[in-house]
Amino acid sequence: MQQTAISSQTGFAHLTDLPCIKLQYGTASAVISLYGAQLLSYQPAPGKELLWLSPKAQWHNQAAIRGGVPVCWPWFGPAGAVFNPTQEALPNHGLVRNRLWQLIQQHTGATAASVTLMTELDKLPYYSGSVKLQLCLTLTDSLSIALSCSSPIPQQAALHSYFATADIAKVAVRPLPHSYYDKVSDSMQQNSSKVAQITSETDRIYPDSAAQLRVDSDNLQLALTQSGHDATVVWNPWQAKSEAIADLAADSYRQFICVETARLDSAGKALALSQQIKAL
Ligand SMILES: O=P(O)(O)OC[C@H]1O[C@@H](O)[C@H](O)[C@@H](O)[C@@H]1O
Repeated sequence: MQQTAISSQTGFAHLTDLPCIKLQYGTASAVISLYGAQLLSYQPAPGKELLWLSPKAQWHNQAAIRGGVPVCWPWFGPAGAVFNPTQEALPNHGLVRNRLWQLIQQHTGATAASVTLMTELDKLPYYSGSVKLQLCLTLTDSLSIALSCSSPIPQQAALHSYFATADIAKVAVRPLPHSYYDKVSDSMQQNSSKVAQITSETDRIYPDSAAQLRVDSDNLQLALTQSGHDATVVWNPWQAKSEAIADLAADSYRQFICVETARLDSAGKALALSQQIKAL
């Protein structure tokens, strides 16, 4: 039987004053910020950090925290026409990365520690009713993040995980579909291999991706299990974009790979999206 615990924590890394919750299960730990319901750390063993957090990440002035597992909702990327009928200036990746979520449930048992965070939006730019979004984090011998919304409204979502790597050149994500939409060239592309390796700016949407993926590099062997998704996004900004993005350092691109579990179909239906991360 493992010891489990849940405690409040103020601040994480250089993000002073940030309200956070720490979960422990035996020697494994996870830290989630109430700001954005953003997982910031997952250590399956002490000192073995699987997630990357930018040394230049900020959370003041409405900034979205760069790193960990941002929650993108109710749209992914720039707001499409269905989400933005009046063509306002709307933020990338939706509306919940810079909101304070509420802790509504916590549980420690012999087999897991879990917390549920909730945020309620009174209206959306395309919907006038109120909508509740929940994120449940469960730490056991793996970590699961489950995002749900029972309102059958148009909604996209992504769990935008930044995984830490010692060397981006050694990262491999597999198995991925042969066909993908390449956002860099704005075109569909075919890869003869089912493995994605990162040698330049990479921004790819793989529709109909598998439930089970592996992410490997020299310091990282992960099994990802996804559900409720219709795509997996693989993103690395490479050098020029790393230099151009204010909360990345010039060499940050060498240190992370984003593998994102996404639901991009915006049809009006409830949402249940999850990503489980297990160190191998
Ligand atoms: O800077 P943001 O809003 O966190 O987005 C980062 C990246 O997120 C990825 O999911 C997108 O595919 C990229 O196009 C985007 O640049």
